[in-house]
Amino acid sequence: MDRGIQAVRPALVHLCLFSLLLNLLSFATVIYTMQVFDRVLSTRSINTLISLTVLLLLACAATALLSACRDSALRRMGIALDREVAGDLYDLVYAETLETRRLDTMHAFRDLETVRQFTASQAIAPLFDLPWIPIYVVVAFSLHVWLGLAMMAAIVVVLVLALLNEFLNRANLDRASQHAAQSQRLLDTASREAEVLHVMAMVPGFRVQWLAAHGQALGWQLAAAHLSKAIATVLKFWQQFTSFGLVALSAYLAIQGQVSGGVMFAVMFIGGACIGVVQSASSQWPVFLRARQSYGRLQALFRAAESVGPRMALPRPEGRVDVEGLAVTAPGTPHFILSQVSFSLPAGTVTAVVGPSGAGKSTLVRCLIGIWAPSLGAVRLDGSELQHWEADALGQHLGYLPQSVELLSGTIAQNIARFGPVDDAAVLAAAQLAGVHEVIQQLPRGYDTDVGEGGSALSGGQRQRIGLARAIYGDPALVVLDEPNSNLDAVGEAALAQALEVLKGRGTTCVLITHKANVLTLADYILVLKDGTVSRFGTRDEVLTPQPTPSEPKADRPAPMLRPSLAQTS
Ligand SMILES: Nc1ncnc2c1ncn2[C@@H]1O[C@H](COP(=O)(O)OP(=O)(O)OP(=O)(O)O)[C@@H](O)[C@H]1O
Repeated sequence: MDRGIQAVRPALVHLCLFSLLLNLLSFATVIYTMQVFDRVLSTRSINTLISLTVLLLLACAATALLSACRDSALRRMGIALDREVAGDLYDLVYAETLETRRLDTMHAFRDLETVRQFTASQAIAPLFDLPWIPIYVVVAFSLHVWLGLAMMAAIVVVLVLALLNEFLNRANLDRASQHAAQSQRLLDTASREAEVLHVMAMVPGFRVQWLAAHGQALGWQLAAAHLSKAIATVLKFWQQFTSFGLVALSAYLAIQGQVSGGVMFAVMFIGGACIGVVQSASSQWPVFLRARQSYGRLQALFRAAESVGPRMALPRPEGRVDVEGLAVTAPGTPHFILSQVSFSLPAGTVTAVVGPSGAGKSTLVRCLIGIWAPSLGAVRLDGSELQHWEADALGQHLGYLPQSVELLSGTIAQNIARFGPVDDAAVLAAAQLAGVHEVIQQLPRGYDTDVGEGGSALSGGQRQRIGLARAIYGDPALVVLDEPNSNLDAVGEAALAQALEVLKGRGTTCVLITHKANVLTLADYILVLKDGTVSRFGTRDEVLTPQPTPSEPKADRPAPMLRPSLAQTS
């Protein structure tokens, strides 16, 4: 973020300079009017009038030029800031989404948008004019003390009205944005689940919900707009009244012989300019506060990331996995999904994770590949905790096939190559190993077929098999498959079994979740999860051997890879 500020610093300096010159030039009209009234009319000098008018014309031209330059500096400032921080912010938001398991981390981009719009908009300009208000007041005081006091009173009234607007409207605007966000969420869901809504006649009910949220948002927006407009009308009246009130006061003072006649015109300009600055600055104040809040949040995000610091590069792992006293909580709750999970998997083995629905199998595999960080305990790959790895470096050594396979918009080759540089030979090898090469060749454009949004142009089975090819692309050390055969036919299942054999032969560690008994024949180890803890763990034969009933004597033989904490749970 500091880099972003550094990038816009030259533009900020230009902005200050332009504001200084523009405000100085605004006095040209005042001086011109006073000179014409007090000097030209009394001396009747046409030459002086022409000279003064030419000077004023030059001042007006300079004002127009400087305004255009200031607008251009503003636009460049917003873009420069965005360019400097957008890439880093993308990485940060992505990491935060994984860490906090929240999907609403996109607020960081809304914050960047708010800051960019603020810096690039006209909203920032009046803030640079604010330091000139005391100068206007001093000029008014120098003309006459009563004029100075009247000017100050006018400023106070404008500030009170602006604060009133902000105070009374804050609740309205908050409610409007809450309902607008809800209405947007409903729209997103409706477009994502259009088929389900249509088939099961859920559209009318959903429509009612959306209309209610949309209507509430509009209602609160309207209330806020009415109030703002009412206060703006009062402000407009007050601005006009101030200009003419100051003229009336200076005319009275001129009649009393306390000021010259030209002061009437001068004070009209100064009053108008001063109230104009106060009014536009105060109307932009909430925008400024929002931008400042957004900037603060962004800065906190960047600072937190800096405190993590760079991580050491670790060598390519062999694939040994150690899970030690692992416990994981559900997002935003103190409820543990997994607790006291401990086991070790030697490199180059296949482990099947089984257990009833909701036992925590998917949660466990998410921890195994570092998507979710442990709340307690540790998950180690070749002895190093996953959190000690640089995320991108670790990703090269991991393969993951999630339960619901989401392919990304792009070609099949790009998806298999994980959107990195497409290595044709490696893509082909991964596809052949996953047994999907023939399937891909049947598609209209082969490996160059566009998979559509989320892979929608492919069947569930095709997506799953391409997802498997993506998981094993680049020869990772650890491959984690969450129900890899849930959408597969007999041919697909045979291909999966063959792929697992080959991976095992290569020394790749494989962990797969399954509900199908036939897959267990491929496994070296079986881990049974129940209610978030390890119910059983051991070699396939050990786990598949029926446990002795309580009346039978207990086998006095711990599983070879069992850890002490696991021995208590199994
Ligand atoms: N993001 C989440 N927020 C809150 N609770 C969650 C979240 N993800 C999972 N859980 C809870 O954790 C528990 C285990 O879920 P998990 O998906 O790991 O089970 P599973 O064994 O893989 O089930 P299945 O076989 O049905 O896929 C469930 O009770 C689930 O409600």
